[in-house]
Amino acid sequence: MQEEAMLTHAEKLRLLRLNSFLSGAQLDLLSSVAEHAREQDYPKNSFIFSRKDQADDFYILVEGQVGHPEVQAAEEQFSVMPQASTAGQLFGFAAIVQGLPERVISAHCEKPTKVLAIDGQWFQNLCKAHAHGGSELLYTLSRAYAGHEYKVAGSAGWISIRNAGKVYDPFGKAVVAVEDCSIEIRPGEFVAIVGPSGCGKSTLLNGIAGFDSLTSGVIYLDGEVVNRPGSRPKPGPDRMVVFQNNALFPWATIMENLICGPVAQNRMSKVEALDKAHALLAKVGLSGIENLYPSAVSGGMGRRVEIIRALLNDPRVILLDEPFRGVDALTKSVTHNALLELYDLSRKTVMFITHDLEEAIYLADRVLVMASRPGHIKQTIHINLPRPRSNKILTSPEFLRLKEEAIEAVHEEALKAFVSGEREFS
Ligand SMILES: Nc1ncnc2c1ncn2[C@@H]1O[C@H](COP(=O)(O)OP(=O)(O)OP(=O)(O)O)[C@@H](O)[C@H]1O
Repeated sequence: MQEEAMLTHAEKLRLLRLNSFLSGAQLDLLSSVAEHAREQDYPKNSFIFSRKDQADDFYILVEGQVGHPEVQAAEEQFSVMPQASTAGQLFGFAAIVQGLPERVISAHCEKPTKVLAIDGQWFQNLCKAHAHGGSELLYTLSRAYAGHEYKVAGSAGWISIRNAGKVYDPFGKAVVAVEDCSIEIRPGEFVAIVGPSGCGKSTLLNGIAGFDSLTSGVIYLDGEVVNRPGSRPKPGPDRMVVFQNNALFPWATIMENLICGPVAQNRMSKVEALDKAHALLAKVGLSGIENLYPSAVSGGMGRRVEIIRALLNDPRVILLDEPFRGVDALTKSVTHNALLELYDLSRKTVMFITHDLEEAIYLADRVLVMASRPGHIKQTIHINLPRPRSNKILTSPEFLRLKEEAIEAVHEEALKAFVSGEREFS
């Protein structure tokens, strides 16, 4: 996809001949963007000027008006921007900061938006080689390469947790479950959260789902506040939750379970819902169970049905709280692949809580390791394993390396949790 939008070598040479713009101020600006990205721990290859020895990609929003809090943040942060700059350019910068811009940009576009991808190292060299007008250079690039624009359609599901905190105080004994925890999950990203028992994983998930209120910080979904202290959190069908316990209605058949939500909410006709449900069941090898009751299907099947039910509601995000806990290893493996298939099909934003590190690495784009209570993100592990994924990668050297990294991070926290637990009980 990005390759399609990249410039060929000949085109780069032509551009080099065409342009002679760029100012030092603009370079500073871009460096600030990179610096911010580094501080925020965005994926390494999603912005330029982060590593001078590596050719990363640089993206520009060519056209399209976007409403995105990150644009506002960029405006505030980069008040040095020359007057000539446009919302589009600012968004381009914000996109670099955010990583995976084709998803980020698509989050808030009301209409299809054009994005240009440029080889970062080449652009950096070009910037170094010329002395004036960075913004003009961006314009020129955009105009010159209209043929290489890549269009993205609207989608959603950006979760932004900023300095979240939760203190439970049931009997006057304050339990600081989560403290100053910040996480950005991009639209369509699959993030797994791991950490020792009691570190606040479910507390965070409940905060996003709107089941429980925060005591500090704020959670946004696509720029809208869904949770902040002092106001009642807002649960909604835009955030579907799949728990570890079977949540299918026992009195309804599998098919009735699947279609009741979208049909009752008038988001689909019954025929349409039946069609979609049949197709998704077939996709994960479950054709034929439509008329059974939940008690007649296995735990693994039930989980797959629940995930399909969540998808049929067309949420912006899917939140899974240890959905496969207690499922045997063989069934788990089948269920993982079903989840991956459904994810590849829908590209919904997923937040997945688990204790199983292999599972986290196999499924996710990023694994966030939480520190022992009070919970916050201790470490981010970027999973650069290609998709679609299959069981083969479980024995690949990269997978084993990632597993080792994750084990080390979690083990240290588990040990801390154990020691502090001992203290609490002594
Ligand atoms: N309703 C509550 N009232 C009081 N304390 C709570 C409540 N819910 C959670 N806690 C405490 O907050 C801390 C974090 O709990 P949470 O369930 O979020 O952790 P977790 O990481 O999901 O744990 P696990 O992996 O064991 O499910 C724990 O110490 C827990 O005992």
